[in-house]
Order: sequence, then C-alpha cells, then structure tokens
Amino acid sequence: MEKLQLMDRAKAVRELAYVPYSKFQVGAALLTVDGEMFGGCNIENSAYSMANCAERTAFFKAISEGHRDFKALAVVADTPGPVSPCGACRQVIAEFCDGDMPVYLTNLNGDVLETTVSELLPGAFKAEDMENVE
Ligand SMILES: O=c1ccn([C@H]2C[C@H](O)[C@@H](CO)O2)c(=O)[nH]1
Ligand SMILES: [Zn+2]
Repeated sequence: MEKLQLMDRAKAVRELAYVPYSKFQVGAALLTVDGEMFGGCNIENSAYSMANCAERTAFFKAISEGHRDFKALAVVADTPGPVSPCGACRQVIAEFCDGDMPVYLTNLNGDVLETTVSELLPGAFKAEDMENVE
C-alpha cells in the first residue's frame, strides 16, 4: 500500500538526517504522480538558521529532477504524537500540491495523522493572489 511504503521510506531516510545541533531527526517521502518516490531528511548548519527541513529537502530534490506533480507526502519524527511540519514547509507544500492531496504525519510509535495540504495551511498565499499584478 502506497501510504505504508511512503511512511517506510520517510522512516529510512530519517536516519540520514544531519542534525548535530538539534539531534532531532526528521524524514519525509514524496510520491510523484508517475509513481516515483523522493526522500528527504533535515540538514542543519552551524549557522542555525540555514537548516533545511526534511519536507523541503524532499520537494527540492523532486523539483530539481523535473517533477512537478505530486500525489502524497509522508513525514516522520520521534515526536509524542504525529510530527507537525513547520510553517515554511507548509507554505512550500501548498505551492506545489493541490489542497486535497493526502499528507501522512507520523512518529516512531506508529501514530498517524492523515491530513491534507489545505488542512495544513488554510488560506495559503498562492500565485492566484497576485493576479492583479502586471
Ligand atoms: O516538520 C519538521 C520540523 C522540524 N524539522 C527540523 C528542522 C530542524 O533541523 C529540526 C529542529 O527544528 O527539525 C523538520 O525537518 N521538519
Ligand atoms: Zn519545515
């Protein structure tokens, strides 16, 4: 099942997180409409603000390999409940995915919150919001 495969892939790529500062490993897996999966982990830096989240790593990998159409996303971390993506990632997810695309938020205990892109960021600022600009 695609959902379980995505969550497994997110778990596996989480192990690759570069997190010497927070020690908080996060993994994400993004499924394209043509069935390809892109994994992403968080990657930190001694200049802390340069950290890139797992979710954005997965999106930027897929987009830079020519993929624009996505079917589902899974995210995992060692959190008490399902992991909650940060605001920056929610904005990036909203840029590239339809509002009804499923997002599986999970943790190492197996808790799963099955949500959607528009539930993650209601009222997202989108390209359409700039339609009056020349
Ligand atoms: O959904 C999330 C939340 C946090 N982080 C990362 C950013 C930073 O490396 C660490 C602590 O915030 O976790 C993610 O990758 N995804
Ligand atoms: Zn984030």
